[in-house]
Amino acid sequence: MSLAPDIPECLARARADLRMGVPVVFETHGGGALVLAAETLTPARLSELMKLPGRAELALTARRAETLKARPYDGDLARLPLPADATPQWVRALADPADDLRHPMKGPLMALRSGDATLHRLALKLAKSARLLPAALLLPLDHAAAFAQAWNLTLLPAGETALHIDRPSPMASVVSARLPLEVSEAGRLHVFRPADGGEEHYAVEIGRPDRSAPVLARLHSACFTGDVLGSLKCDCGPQLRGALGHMGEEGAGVLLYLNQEGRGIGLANKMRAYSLQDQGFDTVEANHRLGFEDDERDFRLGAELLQRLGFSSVRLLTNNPAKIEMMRRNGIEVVERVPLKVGETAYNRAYLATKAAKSGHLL
Ligand SMILES: Nc1nc2c(ncn2[C@@H]2O[C@H](COP(=O)(O)OP(=O)(O)OP(=O)(O)O)[C@@H](O)[C@H]2O)c(=O)[nH]1
Ligand SMILES: [Zn+2]
Repeated sequence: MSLAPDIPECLARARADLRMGVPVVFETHGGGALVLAAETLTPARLSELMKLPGRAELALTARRAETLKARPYDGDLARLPLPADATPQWVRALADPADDLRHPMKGPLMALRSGDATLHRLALKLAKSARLLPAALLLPLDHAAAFAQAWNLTLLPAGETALHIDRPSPMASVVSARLPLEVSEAGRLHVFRPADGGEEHYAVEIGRPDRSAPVLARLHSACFTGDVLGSLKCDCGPQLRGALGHMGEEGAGVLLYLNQEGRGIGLANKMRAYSLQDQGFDTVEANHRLGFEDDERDFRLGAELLQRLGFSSVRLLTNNPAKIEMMRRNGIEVVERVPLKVGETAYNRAYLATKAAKSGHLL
């Protein structure tokens, strides 16, 4: 076994690098590209980039491009040539919709038609998985490995990276301990840690559920604002407590607390979405303006954790049909959907209505 990091470990490094503003390098057979996240671009690094030979391109998702009226010729993304006089503010304004309404015209933006978008696609996935705005600068490189070595940058072989980036990392069960709760003294918390250094996820077990029968289960996605602060903008806090309360009453259940804040876009991006909602956009439109899909979560993770805990069949507490579908597709039988309608407020009424209208939530 080698002491060197494998691909998922290099990916974890690359995410950390991009979050700090450090570039990373993709290597292909014929060359590669230097990659910088738009969100963390500094004036110093942009000016270094512009001294290098070649023309950098800004990759944006088709969602973001649509708002900016740039043509996404590559289908799911658009590539914009970096102007010779580009500033960090120019890059930032294209990546971040915060000022779209105040400064609406950024164009006309001429997207590139010819050329290959494979590395751009990979860079956008990487930025998303680093919980950054999905926008990245790429500069083609002829000798990627030598360039990475000269600048001490993380080098990712593009082909293998593409195979790994969509795969959930294997989870290790780290620890499990008794945790008496208000809803039940027979509580237990299990902590799971992904091999790639990503977010840990938790399972709260109530009582001693029978592994051979369907278990009352909830897949809860982290919501710092709702779960911890009691935000009125969503129904997460009441749903969390309602689900645990239900399990306490039945004396058995399992709640997975998945650290997929903001439907998988991270807290900073969720707060950007909230800001856009204050400008009049709904929860789905706000995600799109930021360049994300409606929901960026990966529920395969929930199925895996249930299996790891020994469960194969659930009575699922949810209003979201996508969760049921995902469970079924990943080997967990859903014998019943148990509705979880709690916590409607004057503030979240429109949010819940949008989820029903646009995301297929059951009322
Ligand atoms: N991006 C974004 N995320 C939000 C917003 N409001 C709440 N969230 C997040 O949405 C997720 C809600 O997750 P869940 O409780 O699993 O809700 P759900 O998918 O609606 O499904 P059920 O509650 O099971 O019906 C949490 O991660 C919240 O942080 C929002 O306006 N924008
Ligand atoms: Zn919430």
